[in-house]
Amino acid sequence: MYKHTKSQQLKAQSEAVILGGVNSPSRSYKAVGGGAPLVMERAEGAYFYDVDGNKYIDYLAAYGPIITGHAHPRIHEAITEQSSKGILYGTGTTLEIDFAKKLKAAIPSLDRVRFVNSGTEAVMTTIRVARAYTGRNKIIKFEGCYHGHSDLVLVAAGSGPSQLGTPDSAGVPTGVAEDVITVPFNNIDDFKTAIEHFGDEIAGVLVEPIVGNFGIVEAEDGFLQAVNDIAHDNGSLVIYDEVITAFRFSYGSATNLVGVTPDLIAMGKIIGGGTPIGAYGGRLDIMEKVAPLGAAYQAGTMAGNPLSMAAGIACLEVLEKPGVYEELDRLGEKLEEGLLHLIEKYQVKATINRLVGALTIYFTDEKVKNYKQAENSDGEVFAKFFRGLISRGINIAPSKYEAWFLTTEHTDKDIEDTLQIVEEVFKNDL
Ligand SMILES: Cc1ncc(COP(=O)(O)O)c(C=O)c1O
Ligand SMILES: N[C@H](C=O)CCC(=O)O
Repeated sequence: MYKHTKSQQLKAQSEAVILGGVNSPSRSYKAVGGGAPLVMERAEGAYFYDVDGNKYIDYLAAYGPIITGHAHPRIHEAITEQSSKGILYGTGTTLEIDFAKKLKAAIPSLDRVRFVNSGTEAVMTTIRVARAYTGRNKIIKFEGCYHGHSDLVLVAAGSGPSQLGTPDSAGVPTGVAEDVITVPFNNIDDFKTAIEHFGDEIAGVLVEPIVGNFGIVEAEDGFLQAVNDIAHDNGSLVIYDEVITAFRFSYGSATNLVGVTPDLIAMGKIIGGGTPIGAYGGRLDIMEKVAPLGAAYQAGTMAGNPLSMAAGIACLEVLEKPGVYEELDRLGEKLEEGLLHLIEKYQVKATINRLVGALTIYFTDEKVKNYKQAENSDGEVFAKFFRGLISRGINIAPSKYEAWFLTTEHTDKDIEDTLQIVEEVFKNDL
């Protein structure tokens, strides 16, 4: 069993200078019984190495961005080459034009795009743009979906906030919270009722087209089309939050899989190849509301920074190679099947949701299609499972609401080693 002596020693040092010892609450181990979060020293390919010298197979993938594995040579080369030419210009670059063209080629509905620095910024701006376009104030979001940490979307947010038992953040003014209507995912009747009730107050509907923040949850057949149709009949815009989904399940947008096109798309994570990034875009007549063409203001000293542009282009160059997503799917299926076999063998009350190279294991016997079902899964068993894994060399997110993410660097051997460790955990720890 792994020893985490140095990580434990570093906890106090970290807490003495960094609030809570973490720079994002999702990284704390509060939801899995506390203790010292692992401190990593190095990451390469599918592996992490912590300060105690332990090696882990990594499925955290930095909460999604690292789809090509850690320290991918192509991305490393792009960043180092760019840094020798200057890190930040505060001017236009050919890189940002090239990257925007590459995104547009992959996601044709992006008539125009803007680069920002995080998923939070991207989503926050799409809401502002939807409000500017419609002249309305309210938005509808789905329960348990996380859209970053701007005020408006911290109502009934899943992921990190749920993990800490604070799906509604303190510090969000009541006036702001009144502009958010939350309905359950995969429940078209409740959505219809909300639209009927609030009618021409609704500027936009914010959707994770494939949920990634109460685990991986797909929309049921017809749900997303109905959301689009009902929203548009009401004069409201549909915004897809693709911060997790863009380039995660196929080359481009989740619209490739769900077959429904929204008005605006917000992106982040993967498109930066591991560097800080966000982007949003969509229909020209809507995007024209943004400054300098329109009156909706959005800006950023770091927006479109050359390092992120270079890393993003390099990442997409890796992902556009033939067979990448087929291989992620093959390994994902192998992992899912192996886990299901062990669940059956050890009679563990658990179920799995998987799409391509992302999956969530929920400790419940009910198939998870909405937030309440994810919430009802057993957090104590998850905590034991998590601790069993990190004591034996598997790193996943310390939360029952997060996904495991495969990368292009995971191999059959990694999956086999993972299943062997999971078997040990099921046998000895649950
Ligand atoms: C769907 C979704 N939207 C928005 C965000 C916010 O992105 P960021 O953490 O880059 O601000 C995240 C994750 O953090 C996310 O998963
Ligand atoms: N689930 C979150 C985003 O996807 C986790 C990232 C974070 O907030 O640290």
